[in-house]
Amino acid sequence: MSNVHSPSLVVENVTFHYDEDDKILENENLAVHGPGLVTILGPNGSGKTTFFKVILGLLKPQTGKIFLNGEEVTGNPVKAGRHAALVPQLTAVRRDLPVTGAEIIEFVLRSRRQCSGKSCKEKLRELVEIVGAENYYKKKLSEMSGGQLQRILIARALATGSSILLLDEPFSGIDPGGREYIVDFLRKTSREKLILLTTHDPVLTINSSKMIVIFNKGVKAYGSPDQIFTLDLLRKAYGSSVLMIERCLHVVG
Ligand SMILES: Nc1ncnc2c1ncn2[C@@H]1O[C@H](COP(=O)(O)OP(=O)(O)OP(=O)(O)O)[C@@H](O)[C@H]1O
Repeated sequence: MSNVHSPSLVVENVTFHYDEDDKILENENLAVHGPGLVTILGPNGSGKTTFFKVILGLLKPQTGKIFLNGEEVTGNPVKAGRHAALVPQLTAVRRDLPVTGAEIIEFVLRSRRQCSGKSCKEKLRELVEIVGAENYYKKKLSEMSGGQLQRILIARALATGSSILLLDEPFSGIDPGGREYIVDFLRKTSREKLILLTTHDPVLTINSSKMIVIFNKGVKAYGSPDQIFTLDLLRKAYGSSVLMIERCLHVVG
């Protein structure tokens, strides 16, 4: 059952494929207990988004089980949604819907019973302040920049009250100021929640992460940043064209 004090994710012997000849996950195991930040690194098309969808019950694995906060949620998005919320990649978001940031955040607050009556406006304002969206949260999504929309999507995920957040490439298309803001938000929020994020830019979160996962059609390695940030392990995910300079990852050629 949900336990806000001790969020946890357990992936047990999970196999998933869209096409039987191309396994995205093969007998994967991963366990993360307690709050903190987990950075998932992996090249394009390596299955990171698919992994998130399996964790969120949106895709049912062919074998294995997913537990969120101790409850089995395999292939069940309703159960998984009680524990975890997704901040999707900006490219996966429909921006043509005629809704405002305020409306989508308040809708989630009410439907998840995180507020009632007038307290919803206060709660909405609180979340908007947390993500620094005071100046534009009443605009339509279609009128927002990518960075503004990203913050609204983070507030929407927070509105669920979930103790586990999954952020899919939150830095993609965001300017340096916006990235710095998100890093700071992650650092603070990961004191209470378990946050998993995918990125191609590990340098932004490496110092704040309790775990780094090297991912390429499965979990290739995981551990603390010091254990993981070795050339050999990074080459397992990115191939031999990886260069590492002062803990920055470069893929050449
Ligand atoms: N609905 C689908 N049906 C069939 N194949 C899919 C589907 N979604 C993704 N794939 C394939 O699964 C593989 C992994 O895709 P996925 O989007 O999970 O990778 P990713 O690591 O998140 O990529 P990126 O870093 O580019 O976002 C890719 O080869 C992709 O083409």
